[in-house]
Amino acid sequence: MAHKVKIAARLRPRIGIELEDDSIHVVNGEDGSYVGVVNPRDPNSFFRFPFSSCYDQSATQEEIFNNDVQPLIDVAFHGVTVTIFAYGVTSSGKTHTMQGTKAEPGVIPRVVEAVIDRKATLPAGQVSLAASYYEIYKDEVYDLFVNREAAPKLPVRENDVGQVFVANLSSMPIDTFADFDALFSRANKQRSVGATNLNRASSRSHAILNMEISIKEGDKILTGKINLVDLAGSENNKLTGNDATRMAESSAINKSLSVLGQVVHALNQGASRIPYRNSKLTRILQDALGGSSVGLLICNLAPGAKFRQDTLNTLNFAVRTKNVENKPVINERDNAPPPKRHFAAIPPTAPKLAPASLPSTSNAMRGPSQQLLAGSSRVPRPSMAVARRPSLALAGISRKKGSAPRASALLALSESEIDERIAKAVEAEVARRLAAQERARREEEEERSVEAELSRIEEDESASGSGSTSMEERPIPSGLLTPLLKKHKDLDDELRQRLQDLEKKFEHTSKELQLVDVLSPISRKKTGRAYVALARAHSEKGNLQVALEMYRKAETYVPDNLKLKERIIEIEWAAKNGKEFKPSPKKARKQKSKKRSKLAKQPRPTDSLEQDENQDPNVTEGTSKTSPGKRPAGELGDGNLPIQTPPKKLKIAAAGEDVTSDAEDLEQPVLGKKGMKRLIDEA
Ligand SMILES: Nc1ncnc2c1ncn2[C@@H]1O[C@H](COP(=O)(O)OP(=O)(O)OP(=O)(O)O)[C@@H](O)[C@H]1O
Repeated sequence: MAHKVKIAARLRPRIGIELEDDSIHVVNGEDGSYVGVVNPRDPNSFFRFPFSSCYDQSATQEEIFNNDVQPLIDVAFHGVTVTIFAYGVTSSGKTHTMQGTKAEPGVIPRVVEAVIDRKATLPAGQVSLAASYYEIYKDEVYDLFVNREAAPKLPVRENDVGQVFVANLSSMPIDTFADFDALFSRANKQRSVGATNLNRASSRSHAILNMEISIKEGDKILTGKINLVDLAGSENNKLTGNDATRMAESSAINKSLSVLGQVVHALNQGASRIPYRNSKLTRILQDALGGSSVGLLICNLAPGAKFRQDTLNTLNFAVRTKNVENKPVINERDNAPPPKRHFAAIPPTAPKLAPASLPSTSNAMRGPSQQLLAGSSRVPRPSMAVARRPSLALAGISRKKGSAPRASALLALSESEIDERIAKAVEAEVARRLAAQERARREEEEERSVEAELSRIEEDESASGSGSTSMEERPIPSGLLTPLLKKHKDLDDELRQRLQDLEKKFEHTSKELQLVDVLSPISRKKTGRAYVALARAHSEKGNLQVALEMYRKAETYVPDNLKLKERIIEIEWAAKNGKEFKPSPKKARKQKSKKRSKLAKQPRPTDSLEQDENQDPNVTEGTSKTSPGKRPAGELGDGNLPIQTPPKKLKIAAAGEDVTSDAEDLEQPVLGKKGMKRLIDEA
């Protein structure tokens, strides 16, 4: 039976000089619990996000553990994998929730202690515990139990039964809490942590502690696992004030979290291909999202208007994750030693095991977690040594049909012919690898230039200020919300409706999703920009529904653009409430760096719009870096996404003229012929 990922939301208290304000609040009432977020466009209304567990600023570590975590320990003792992960923007309290402090221990130490206590209640020798701890830093996996200087990058592999694991990871037997505490404290000193404006000890990596519980039951061994994941925070480089090193980390963090969002999105749509492989984080968490484990997502939220947009993003992610269904299985293997094999015996092929249905839950399931796991499947597994052995295919020893010379053919060749063939094959392989390396290098370069471009644009936007920022800083008078809470009880239904509408829209975009997977980062951004341009033209004409659709399509291509998400929420709200939507005025681009102003002063062949439009779109990346200074102020760009090549018709649209055929002109310079045709079809 399917098991949905459970969501808990936790709002941290104000820290340091943070202002008192109610922009984000938690309500635990008779009608249920929810997180309220004041609407950036209308301070008199707010969005309501209902979850079964919502913790306000006064919630204790103990409360969270007792309500949401403790029941999962039972589940793990029945041989099921449990994954608990803390998600949220940087400085929202993920590490506090997962690790805590000596005075207020968090989920990790409490889980370990509870597991050790539980083991003590069972017959000696029946249960053994082992822990491993690793981090994913800039998309590489490192063992945190190994001295950092000596720690190699660890590969992520998949075993014969499709389970993903980190190869060569150390696994430490745990007998007492003191054992664990010493190991864990030492390991945490190795974790990549750095200071940002928002958090003096910001985690720059995703950290995963895995507790493995092996339970002997007659001639079977059950293996329960508890994965405790402290994700690095999604980051807004405007707020974190990151330097070059931090930016590189931040880009890796944001990328992996973005893939996490894409995975959840694809799962919600029932997509045939889920992009787990696009980052190590999602590959490792594959089992927790749409896999065979039981999941709990703790959404950490930071208070105040400053974090409102991040909070909306976190909560939207949580709402989508709420619908992700897992199919928990019991990991079981035979305890009996495998029969001794004669050295000459042909090794048996490891069987591919599909989850088998439980013969009867009452028989297979014992203990208080019976209800929780009703319908779980039991996976009989061969002995661990076999199950963990990477398949030949995964070890890269697989042979494509017809690619290897047959033995009989080889026998007919002379030694020198064989040597020649081998030399040719080696040459071809070396050439293939060099080409692959070159491709990867070019892609990396492309990505870097796009990242640089985006952060430059973000800087420009923050320098010119935005309407919503000033609104964000306005504190909500205390007591204002109480009557509003009553007035807007129906917002829950509204929200659900909104999300349903959203999901419907997403169904339409599944084609885009597939396309997104194959497009290069630059093409994705260009397509996103094209949709934003269309959306803006429609919103200026008052066609809010069409504009909304275009903005949503843009979001498929640039899922990380915060301004775009904000714009979608604003238009949805305006459309729903029959209000007029006024897009924020387009901003003049400011000269930021000396380098750019110097470049802007350099003579150019022409400053005319025609010139820009006629440029080859594939060359505009480079050109665009120098062109903002020459761009007519207030005419181009949306404030959400950068428009690199000024589309002529968009300029006309801004002047209030007919824009019905904008799509064609807009795409011509940005997308090329094929892309243009596809976009016209879609539009
Ligand atoms: N519930 C809480 N009670 C008291 N202090 C808290 C709470 N949650 C967080 N804090 C404090 O807020 C600050 C930021 O928290 P924390 O480091 O846990 O954030 P984070 O989400 O892990 O950030 P990052 O992603 O940058 O690592 C810390 O000083 C922490 O002690």
